[in-house]
Amino acid sequence: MFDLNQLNPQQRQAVTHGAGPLLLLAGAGSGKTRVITCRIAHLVQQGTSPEQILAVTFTNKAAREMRERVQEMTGRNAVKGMTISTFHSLGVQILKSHIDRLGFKRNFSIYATSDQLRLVRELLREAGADSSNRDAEQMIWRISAAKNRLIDAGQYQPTLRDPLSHLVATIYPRYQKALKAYNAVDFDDLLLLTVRLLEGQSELLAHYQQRFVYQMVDEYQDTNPVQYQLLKLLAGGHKNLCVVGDDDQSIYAFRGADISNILDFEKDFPGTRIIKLEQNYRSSATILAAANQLIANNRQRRPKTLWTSSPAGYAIDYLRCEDSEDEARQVVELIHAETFRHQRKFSDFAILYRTNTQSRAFEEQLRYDNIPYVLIGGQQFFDRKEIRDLVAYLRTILNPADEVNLLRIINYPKRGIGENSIDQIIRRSAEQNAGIWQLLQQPEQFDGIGQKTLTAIAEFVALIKSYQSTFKNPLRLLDTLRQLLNELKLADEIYRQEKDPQTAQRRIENQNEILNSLGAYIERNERPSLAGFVDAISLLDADPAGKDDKEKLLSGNTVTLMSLHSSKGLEFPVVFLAGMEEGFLPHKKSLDVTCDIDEERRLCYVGITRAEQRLVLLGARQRRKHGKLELREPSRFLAELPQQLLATRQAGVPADDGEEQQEKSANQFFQQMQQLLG
Ligand SMILES: Nc1ncnc2c1ncn2[C@@H]1O[C@H](COP(=O)(O)OP(=O)(O)OP(=O)(O)O)[C@@H](O)[C@H]1O
Ligand SMILES: [Mg+2]
Repeated sequence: MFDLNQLNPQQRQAVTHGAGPLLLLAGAGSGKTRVITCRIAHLVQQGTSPEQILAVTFTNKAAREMRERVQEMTGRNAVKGMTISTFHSLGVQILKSHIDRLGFKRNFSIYATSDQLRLVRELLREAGADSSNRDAEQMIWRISAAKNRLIDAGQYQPTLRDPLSHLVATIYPRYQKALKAYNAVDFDDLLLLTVRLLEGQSELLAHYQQRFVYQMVDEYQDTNPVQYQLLKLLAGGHKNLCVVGDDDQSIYAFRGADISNILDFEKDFPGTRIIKLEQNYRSSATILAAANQLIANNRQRRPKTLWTSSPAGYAIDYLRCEDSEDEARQVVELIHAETFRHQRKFSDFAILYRTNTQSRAFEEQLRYDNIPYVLIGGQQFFDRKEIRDLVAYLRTILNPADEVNLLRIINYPKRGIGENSIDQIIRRSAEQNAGIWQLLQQPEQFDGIGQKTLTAIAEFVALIKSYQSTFKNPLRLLDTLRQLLNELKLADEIYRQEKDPQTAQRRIENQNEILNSLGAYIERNERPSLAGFVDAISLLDADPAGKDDKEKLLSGNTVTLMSLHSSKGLEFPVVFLAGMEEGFLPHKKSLDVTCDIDEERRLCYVGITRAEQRLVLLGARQRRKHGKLELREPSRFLAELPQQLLATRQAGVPADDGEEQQEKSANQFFQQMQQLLG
């Protein structure tokens, strides 16, 4: 049950704020997310119907956690009716019902990065440009940046100063045209098309404005222009929009998020009520003091100081390690010591780093020591080739106009449709301006394709069609997928291609794992469908914290490894912040531009403020790069922390004095506790 007395006076004001725009600006750990969940519970308690509530969060994981918190207060039935989702899944929800008004079919595919890459490389080739993966990635990045700033293909303007922009101006429209022909959209379209749809259809917009009577947005500082436009549209009528954020934690400028959105809010929503929260409930006084002092070095910020009533707690450790392996060893040793001495669970620990490649040494050491861990981000389950192949089948079954996926599987596993035949079909498709799937229905019209191939094509078409109908039965989704796996005999193909039998075995197990994933999806959803499942998979990709099979793992007792970007909004009793070196944090990309250093500092601030009781900073003296050892400098941010709170030691040197310091802090801690308790 929900009780207003669990909140401090400012939080209570925000929770009970009635109609009209509300901006909650507050530092890390001050209860912003808690205000949102309590506000939802309060609204329901006051009689608001759950269907009228919309809450938008940054990651799937955050959305799931929010749902759980709300459920604890309101019960399961109320939560079911609410829309608590990410921007992207809100986009999917709206587009799934109305995208036909934009000339797409409702069974559209959502393209993940790898699908985009295939398509853009093809377009670059056609345009006679370089079509390496790197060039294609750059192109995708530029198109994405344009979409995040609400620039459609037709509006894109190349500039003289920017040579690449001319190629973007050529490729972007062709890319959109191809997507439309394939009845596919990319992640950014999920937002941009939703905005265009609502802008163009006033009665539809009115419908959503009236439906979502109360709207809430977490991590508001990281919304980019297209997301902001969506918010402005949805809240346009009643303006019951409550956004919460922290300018000190804005870490997505590189994706077009801009702190000015905080200033714009007051302009776009006149009469906004602003509430500040200043008490931090998450971290020890020591950790909070370090965070405050660090972030004070940023020039452009709204000045604020967080305070806490928590005791000082432990000193912050800074371990100067020898190299990556040593750094990983130190972390694992400390995990052992902490679990032993303080009865901590593995899930109390998080290892944070700036770049995903830093995870390797930690993974190896954790595996070596048999410590269960979960890696968030990086190459994950649904990124693996064998999974992508299988998902390509599901996508083709749902939407055979999706030629990127159709071509991926037309001869996988090998069924005798050779490259020459495929080339001919593609050529014909361009000449006749007809879709490939359409042409495949009458393969006789191709001259020069042998009888055997024609039979293979006919069989392929029949296979897809038969699963199109069997997958329609929602009660037999699992059976149908199992049958598809058996019929395709992908295992045989993997054994043929993969020399190492162990790797082959693992890849086959991965494919079978997708059955479990479908099973879990069916359990979670009231009206499961193949399309819903494939959309859910696709959305994991759009998620900075989410490309993975971690969902079920996260609830277990495992150490969490993740990038600083993914750690937003989370909290852990013990945090290891690795790679406190120039080049990592601040990242080398930011070293020439001063304004980017501020963003790196905000990242560091995000990392520090994840810690509740104990923070351990680590850095290496040297690291291997392309096989050569490189000397490393400690991060400048270390010097910006209050030195009296830092317990520095060289790793490899016995940990005695460090331990002593900790004990001393611990003693202080208890003394203060006793004082507090009178
Ligand atoms: N009034 C309160 N009394 C006790 N605990 C609180 C109170 N408000 C928040 N907390 C606790 O403080 C912690 C941080 O809260 P929350 O995650 O909502 O902060 P936040 O402002 O969203 O942080 P971040 O900026 O990192 O997202 C949580 O564990 C939360 O339960
Ligand atoms: Mg939060």
